[in-house]
Amino acid sequence: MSTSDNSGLSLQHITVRFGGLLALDDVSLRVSPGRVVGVIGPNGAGKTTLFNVVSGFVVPQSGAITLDGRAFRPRPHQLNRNGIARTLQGVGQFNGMTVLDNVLVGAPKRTGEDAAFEVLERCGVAEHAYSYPALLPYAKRKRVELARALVARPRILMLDEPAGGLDTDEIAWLAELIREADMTVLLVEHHMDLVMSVCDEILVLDFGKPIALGTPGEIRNDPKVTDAYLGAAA
Ligand SMILES: Nc1ncnc2c1ncn2[C@@H]1O[C@H](COP(=O)(O)OP(=O)(O)OP(=O)(O)O)[C@@H](O)[C@H]1O
Repeated sequence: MSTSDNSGLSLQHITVRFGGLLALDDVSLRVSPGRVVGVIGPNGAGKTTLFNVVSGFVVPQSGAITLDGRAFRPRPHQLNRNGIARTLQGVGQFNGMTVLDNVLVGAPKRTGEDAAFEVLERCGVAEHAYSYPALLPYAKRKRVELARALVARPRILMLDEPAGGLDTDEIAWLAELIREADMTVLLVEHHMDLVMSVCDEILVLDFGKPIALGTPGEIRNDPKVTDAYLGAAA
């Protein structure tokens, strides 16, 4: 798809302060349709804050957000309606509900069980549909969390540290899912092999400041990034 138009999500000069702390300092990022965009950086760099801005949990002090060229004021309860779905760090399921019902919670109103099963199947957890999240191993619960986000067929999927706590095989599965999803993805992740293998473009934050934006190859070879982060993470 063309990237010269204004489709997709665009963050322009976003600044967020928590009291005296500058959590995001003039951050701009374009997430064009069909692209997988990663956000990396050391702990406390502002990655989750950036996600919270796009989700409407944090309102920036300055800057603008547009969705398909139109001004966008994110609100958490309207994300689905705007075609955006987000997974949480770790897993955030309702333990009193079955896996199937947990997935249906993330679905638009008229979504039937068939659609929920389809996405559970795709995530390899359909056999657990009538079980409860708390009874499943962590990796399976993370798959349920993904299914819950995917069932809404979002135009933009936001993944917050999806590889956290997963083993190599699970991460390889996740990489395959992201590559094959044919979806716009915004990914916050510390696992560099995953980031480098699935992202088209990567934004690097350090103390809230954007220090680099480029392809995985450009980021890997950027001395600023190595100094701030990759030297320690790789
Ligand atoms: N609600 C808040 N109130 C005050 N400070 C906050 C709040 N949320 C985040 N911060 C601070 O803002 C900075 C950025 O935090 P953020 O969680 O966005 O970083 P991060 O890059 O996601 O870190 P991590 O990799 O550890 O998840 C940190 O210094 C953090 O302590």
